[in-house]
Amino acid sequence: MSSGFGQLVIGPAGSGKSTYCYYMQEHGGLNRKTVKVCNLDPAAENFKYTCDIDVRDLISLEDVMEELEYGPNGGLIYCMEYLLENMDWLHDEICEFAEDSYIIFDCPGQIELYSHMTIMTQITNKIKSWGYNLCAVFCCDATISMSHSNNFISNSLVSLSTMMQIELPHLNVLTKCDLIEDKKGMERIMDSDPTQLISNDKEASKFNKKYHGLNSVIANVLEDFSLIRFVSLDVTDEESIERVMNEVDMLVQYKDYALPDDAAYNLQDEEG
Ligand SMILES: Nc1nc2c(ncn2[C@@H]2O[C@H](COP(=O)(O)OP(=O)(O)OP(=O)(O)O)[C@@H](O)[C@H]2O)c(=O)[nH]1
Ligand SMILES: [Mg+2]
Repeated sequence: MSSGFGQLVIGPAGSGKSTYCYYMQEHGGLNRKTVKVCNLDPAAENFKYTCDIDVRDLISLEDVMEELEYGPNGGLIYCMEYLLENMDWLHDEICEFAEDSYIIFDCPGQIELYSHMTIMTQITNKIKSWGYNLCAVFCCDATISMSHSNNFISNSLVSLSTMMQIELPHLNVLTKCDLIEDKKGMERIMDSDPTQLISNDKEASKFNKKYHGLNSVIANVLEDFSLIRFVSLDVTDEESIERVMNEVDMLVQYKDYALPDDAAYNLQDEEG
């Protein structure tokens, strides 16, 4: 039996999940932290990171589509259900790692897996039961999210439904920030509250009164409950990668961030 820490990297198709895993693995290596990466995407074709566990060794989308004549989306659901039924395979693979290992799980981009289906929740619950402190890292493409306030709100909603479905400590990461030219503008959007964002967006208010009103009400809900926060990631900036890694480490209580355990508190109490 092994135990440790893990990030579940999720988000819409093409949002930069696999690229994120590569930079996190590389950055961990620079800090002498061994970061293992587990590919959980049965449809993956190629990635830059060193893949320590690959779900395609268990089942691949290509085989399912060929042998069972499924389409790409139904095939993916079949693969994830198959993984869920064969979690012993994943457990055996993970048990090869040392105690306290740090694993990043690169997940598929089909958003329905997180927003309303329970397969991923069941998979993560199983991994947690093996003694892994997990968190979810939700990747949002900054070039899309930051292009329009409506996109920002809709990404926030997808992230929120994922957060409620997956039931893990959650971090929203704005990926591809190296492609954003107006960094100040981006920070302004990130710092504004959602209601302000919508009411300041002249384009959005011109768009359609009814939908603008709906967006404003949704923005109010997001704001009232302080539900959503984004952290930017620019992979060309080592400090930016470090910041994201630190945020995640805090969420999973990675060694340096671990809270003193109850025993230590009790001892303190006894000593007065
Ligand atoms: N400039 C830049 N490009 C990026 C970054 N992250 C991802 N990309 C590009 O965006 C595309 C998609 O990136 P991936 O990392 O494959 O995205 P993904 O979320 O894993 O995609 P799926 O697994 O297909 O859902 C690729 O062409 C990447 O090179 C980034 O931080 N900066
Ligand atoms: Mg990928």
